[in-house]
Amino acid sequence: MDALRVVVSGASGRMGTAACAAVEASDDLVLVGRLGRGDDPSAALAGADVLVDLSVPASSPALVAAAVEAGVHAVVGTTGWDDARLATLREQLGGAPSVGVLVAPNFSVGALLVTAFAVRAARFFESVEVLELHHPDKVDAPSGTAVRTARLVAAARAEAGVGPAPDATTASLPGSRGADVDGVPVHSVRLRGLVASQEVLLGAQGETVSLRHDSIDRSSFMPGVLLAVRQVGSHPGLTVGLEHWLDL
Ligand SMILES: NC(=O)C1=CN([C@@H]2O[C@H](COP(=O)(O)OP(=O)(O)OC[C@H]3O[C@@H](n4cnc5c(N)ncnc54)[C@H](OP(=O)(O)O)[C@@H]3O)[C@@H](O)[C@H]2O)C=CC1
Ligand SMILES: O=C(O)C1=N[C@H](C(=O)O)C[C@H](O)C1
Repeated sequence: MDALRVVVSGASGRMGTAACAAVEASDDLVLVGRLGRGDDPSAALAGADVLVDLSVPASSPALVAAAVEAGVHAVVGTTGWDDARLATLREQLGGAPSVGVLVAPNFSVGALLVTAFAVRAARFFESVEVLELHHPDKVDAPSGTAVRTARLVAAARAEAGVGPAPDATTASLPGSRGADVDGVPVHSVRLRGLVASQEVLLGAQGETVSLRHDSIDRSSFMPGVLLAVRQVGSHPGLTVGLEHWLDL
């Protein structure tokens, strides 16, 4: 089988640098392009099978749209894909039925497992809050992973008929109770020295559970990136979340 030809956008960034190295170290993949800010993606996409987008929320939708237009599959790690952006992409993919796009807020198997554990636990606890902790160069808050975790947990609670979490707060400083994501408070910490961490706190009468994951190095994301690159062509349409392709 021919090697899959891969273009990376955000190639000089923290994740992009690691992804380019991971692709170059793989015998079945070949890196055919590195895109950065201001680059026209069309020439690179013309010779590619898969785009790996690890850029910034502002540029990601246009890059992915260009890939779909060119018939190139896309693996999107860039965060900030809200429902409106996903709906536009889904509509575009309707006109490109053979193209696959994965939007994956997190490529680390450990992070995906913590989200899955939290969803499983959600219905048993009256309280739940999400804490995400990242390096201070991150531009978006809350993290894409925390938003997705909170949404999935909220959906599991709703399905099980769990009501709103108890909270007697009537006086507070703005932001002190975190961002409200579908009723789940999400708190963001930005601290030099960190890479990416998430903790889901669940509470019921007389007990609490803390589910925590720490990425201490960006190598934690690379097996997921490579798996996604190899599989995305077999999954036409839009997939949100790498967990769908793992037997978690
Ligand atoms: N899914 C996952 O598992 C993970 C996702 N992420 C996400 O990946 C993204 C990148 O993170 P990170 O590497 O830390 O960020 P960086 O800021 O290190 O890298 C972003 C890169 O994107 C480049 N860029 C900006 N605009 C464009 C454009 N129009 N076309 C192509 N490249 C562009 C930047 O260039 P310049 O330097 O010139 O501005 C920079 O090199 C974020 O959204 C982050 O949340 C991060 C880790 C894991
Ligand atoms: O910017 C980061 O670093 C990360 N971004 C992703 C997110 O927003 O969830 C994934 C991971 O948390 C690292």
